[in-house]
Order: sequence, then structure tokens, then C-alpha cells
Amino acid sequence: MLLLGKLIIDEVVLQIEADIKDLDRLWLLVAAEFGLAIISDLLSRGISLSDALLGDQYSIDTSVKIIKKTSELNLDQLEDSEFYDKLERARQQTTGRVGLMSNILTQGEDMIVIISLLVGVVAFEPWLIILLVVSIIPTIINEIKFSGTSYSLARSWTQERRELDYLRYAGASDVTAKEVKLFGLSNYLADRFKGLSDKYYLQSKRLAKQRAGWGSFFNVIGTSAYYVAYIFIIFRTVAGIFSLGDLTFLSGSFNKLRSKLQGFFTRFTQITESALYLQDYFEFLDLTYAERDNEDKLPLPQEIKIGFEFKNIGFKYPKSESWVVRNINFQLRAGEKLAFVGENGAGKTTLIKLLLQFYEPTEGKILLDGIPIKKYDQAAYQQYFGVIFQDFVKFELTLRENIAMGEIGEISNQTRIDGAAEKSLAREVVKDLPLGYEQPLGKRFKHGKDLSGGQWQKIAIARAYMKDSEVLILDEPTSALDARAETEAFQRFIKLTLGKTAVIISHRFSTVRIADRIMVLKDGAVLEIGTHKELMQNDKLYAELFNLQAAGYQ
Ligand SMILES: Nc1ncnc2c1ncn2[C@@H]1O[C@H](COP(=O)(O)OP(=O)(O)OP(=O)(O)O)[C@@H](O)[C@H]1O
Repeated sequence: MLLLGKLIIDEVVLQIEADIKDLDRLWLLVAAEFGLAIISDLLSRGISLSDALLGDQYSIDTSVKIIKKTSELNLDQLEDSEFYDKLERARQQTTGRVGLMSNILTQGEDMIVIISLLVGVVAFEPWLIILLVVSIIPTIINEIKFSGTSYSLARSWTQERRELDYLRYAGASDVTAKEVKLFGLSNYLADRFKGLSDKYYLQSKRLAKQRAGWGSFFNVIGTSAYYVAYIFIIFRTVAGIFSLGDLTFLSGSFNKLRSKLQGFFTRFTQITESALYLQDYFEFLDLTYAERDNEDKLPLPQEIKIGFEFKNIGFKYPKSESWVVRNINFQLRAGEKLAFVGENGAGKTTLIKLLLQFYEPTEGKILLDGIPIKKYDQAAYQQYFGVIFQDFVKFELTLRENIAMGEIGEISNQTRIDGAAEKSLAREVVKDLPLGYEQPLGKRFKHGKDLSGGQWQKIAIARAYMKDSEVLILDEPTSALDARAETEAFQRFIKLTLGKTAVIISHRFSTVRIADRIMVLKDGAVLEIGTHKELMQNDKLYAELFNLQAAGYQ
């Protein structure tokens, strides 16, 4: 287009001076420039379109990959703060990294322009190239230096950024709103947020100022070089060596070349920066998990014959020095309902996590029908259990989805969902909701309806009933249920799980006494185990706690 511009100007000057005007060539040139303008516009629109589409695809793809990867990892990795840093950095890559792709394509495009312009400039005035090089080198060095530094700063702040996210959430979310208002915490949280973010702001401000300062300085050098070239071209034009067209072509080419070359090298540093960020994403995808060799895995027994046995189990959480449980020996017999009782922090939930193979015991082993549970395929083994944890998830999805999460493949099986809801007393909840099973739950989305703690719990229990699992584990499943519902829920539970193995963790002794046997944990060790009657006769901690609660009701 620059060249056509030059030719048009030269032609116009020629025609002004000519006695007999022939404008054919001029129109031809204008038509060619018009054609080029249209093509160039179409091309740039095509590029923006493909950028946008690729961007969407990329962000969908990376998000899905991150969700899948997270599910592959072991629980100890998920509970680790380093993991969260990696996840946070990877999550950031789900948006905004598309630039890398379009940047690479733009490099190709610019390369063509640069080569054409170089050829043009060299043909007219080769030494202009030296000026050009002088003008852009400082800018390149500046860019390379600062892009690395800004990446390092962003990376070293991952922890703090997570903390900022958390503070923002704590200060402004429906979940925390009640307490934040009541205890007047908003100023405290806002100040903490501001204190921390100000520190980051100061560091990044310093860097941004340096970058801008040096950038402007080097830009002045570049612009000066351009003007030296420009003045030289003007002189040559006035002297009649260059035509008016040459003047516009050369000054235009030089300017364009400078900005294109600058852009070319800046983009290189942007590409490196993007690649550094992208490296975080790949690092996350490459996270390894202690893969168990799946060879020689035994098939799970169709039916539990003997039961589970904890043999001399001791466990420390990763990165922790203290034993949470130690010297644990007990049996969970096939078909029995065993209750775990113990003070807060005694290790009840931890034993469940070990039973489910979320963690490996530090000492000892757990057997199923006499065979160490490690010998079974882990995924199949975990399918054996229907579990409701005390901190079960309240999915802000529909009621149907919330129940079906127990066995998601059966989401359309109405009989199964009805059955599960019936068993867990969740039917009463469904009846009260205007949209029934299709009712979105929670406050986050349109038409969402929040439930009471007990209603959520009934739905969570339904989730456990969705699956026809061999072993049921209920970790404080009825803590939020009213007295009548709790009794009813437990009587149903006992009836429905007749012949099935189950573990119940509860602090309510009225519930616990229904179990076949009760295991009392204290400070990570088994204090006593037996039937309600036996433990009462034992007259130790169980009897003491039972009487304490019973006395409270009198
Ligand atoms: N992921 C973890 N990492 C490190 N320590 C943990 C972790 N989870 C629990 N603990 C510690 O292990 C101990 C036992 O916790 P656990 O949840 O098993 O107790 P619990 O008997 O179920 O208590 P509660 O009745 O309060 O539910 C506690 O001291 C707790 O601090």
C-alpha cells in the first residue's frame, strides 16, 4: 500500500505538470489500492474472529482439563497448600493466554511486512537500515528485562493472591454475610485486604514505573533516529534526487519498519512471558500422583464375608509430625453397624479416610476379608462405599442433581431417585418445593432456593442411598435433624441396611446406642469397644458420656 501510495503521488504530480492529461494509469493505481485496502480489512477481521473463537475453545478446553486433573490427584495432594498455588496459577491460564497463539500468528504476518519494507528501503537508501537498528535495540533490551521481572513478581505472589481472593470472598459473600454484619467485620476484612494488596501494588507500581520510564527514554532515541532519517530524506527530495512519492514512501516505510520491528521484538518477549505462564499450566497437568500399579489387582469380593480389620493402624497426616491415631485394632464385621464415638479431634473421620484409601496408613494395615485393601483396585474399592461426610457438599444445582450425585449415571432413573428420597426423608423436602426435583438449590442462581441445615442433610443422606453400596458410612449425618426426624432416620437406616455393613459416627448417644457395637476413641486410640450393654457395664468413658447426656434430658 505504501508503494501504491508513492506511485499515486508521483502520477498526480506528473499529471499536474502534463499538458494533455491521461488519468487511466492513476485510476488503475487507485483501484489497486482500494482492492488492497478491502483485502487487508477482510484479513484483519478474519484474524479477530479466529482469535475470539480460538480463545473460547482454549478456555473451555483448559478448564475441563483442570477439573479432570484435579479429580485424578490424591486427597493428600488436594489438601496441600502448594497444590493450591499450582491450581491457582493454572486456573489463571484458562483465560488470557490465547494471546500466545495470535501473537505467534502475528509474528508471521509481520515478518512478511518487514521483509517487504526492508527490500523497499534497501533499494532506495541502504544506510537507513543502520539508523533503524540503532533505534530499536534499546527497546528490545528493555522489554526482555522487564517481562521476566514482572512474571517473577506475579509468581512470587501466588500465595498472597490466594489470600486476597479468600479475603474478598470472606468479606463479600452470601455465606459469610450474616457473621460479617453481626460481628461488624467488614472494616477489619477490608483493611486486611487493603493492607496486603497495597504491598503488591507498591511492588508492581515500582516495576511499572521503571518499565514505563525506560520505555519512554528508549522511545525518544528511536523517534530521534526516525527524524534524522526523515530530515535526510527531505533534503534529498528538495535537492530533486527523490520524488514527492519517494518522500512519502521512504518516510512511511522507515516509520512503519521501526514500529513493526519494535512490535516484532516486543511480541517475542510477550510470547516468552506467555510461555512462562503457560508453563505453570503444564506443570499442573504434569503433577504426578502416587500411582498404584494396577497390575495384579484382585477383584473385589461380590459379598463381604468376614469384614474389615484394622491391624495396628497408626497415622500421621503428610507434613505433620504427630500421630493422629496409633495402635488401632478393631474389626468391622460383615453386616454389622458399628458406631464411632469420641471427643472432637479423637480421629474418627481420619479412620474413615484410611478405610476409604484416601490416605495410606503410616503403620499397620487394613484388611478386607483377610486381604490388605491395597491389593484391590482403588477406584473399584471406593465404589464399594456410600459415604456422607459431615462436611458434605451442598451443590448449588438442582435437587435432582444433588441426590443423583450418589450415582450420577442414574440421574434419569426416577424410581431410583424417588426411592432414595423416600428412605432419607427427603421426600418431604421435595414436596415443599415449587419446582420439585427440578428446583435449583442454593442462593447463587436465579430461582435458587436455600434449604435449612436439616433439609440439606436429608438430601445428602439420599445421595448415599442412591448407590446400592456394600458399605455405608454416615459421618454425623443427623446432627442437623430435629429429634423426631433423627429417630425416624435412624430407625429407617437400620431397617434399610439390614445385613449391610455400616459405620455411623455420631455425638448423640440416643443414636449411637442403636448400633450393634460401639467403638470409643480417645486421643487417637481405641478405649473400649462392645455393645451398648457391655460398655455400660464397663462403666468407663462411654457410660460416663452416656449418663452425662441422659442426665441433660431429665
Ligand atoms: N487434612 C488434615 N491434615 C492435618 N491434620 C488433620 C487433617 N484432618 C484432620 N487433622 C487432625 O487430625 C485430628 C483428628 O481429626 P478427625 O477429623 O479425625 O477428628 P474427629 O474425631 O472426626 O473429630 P470431630 O468429632 O470433631 O469430627 C485432629 O487433631 C485434626 O486436627
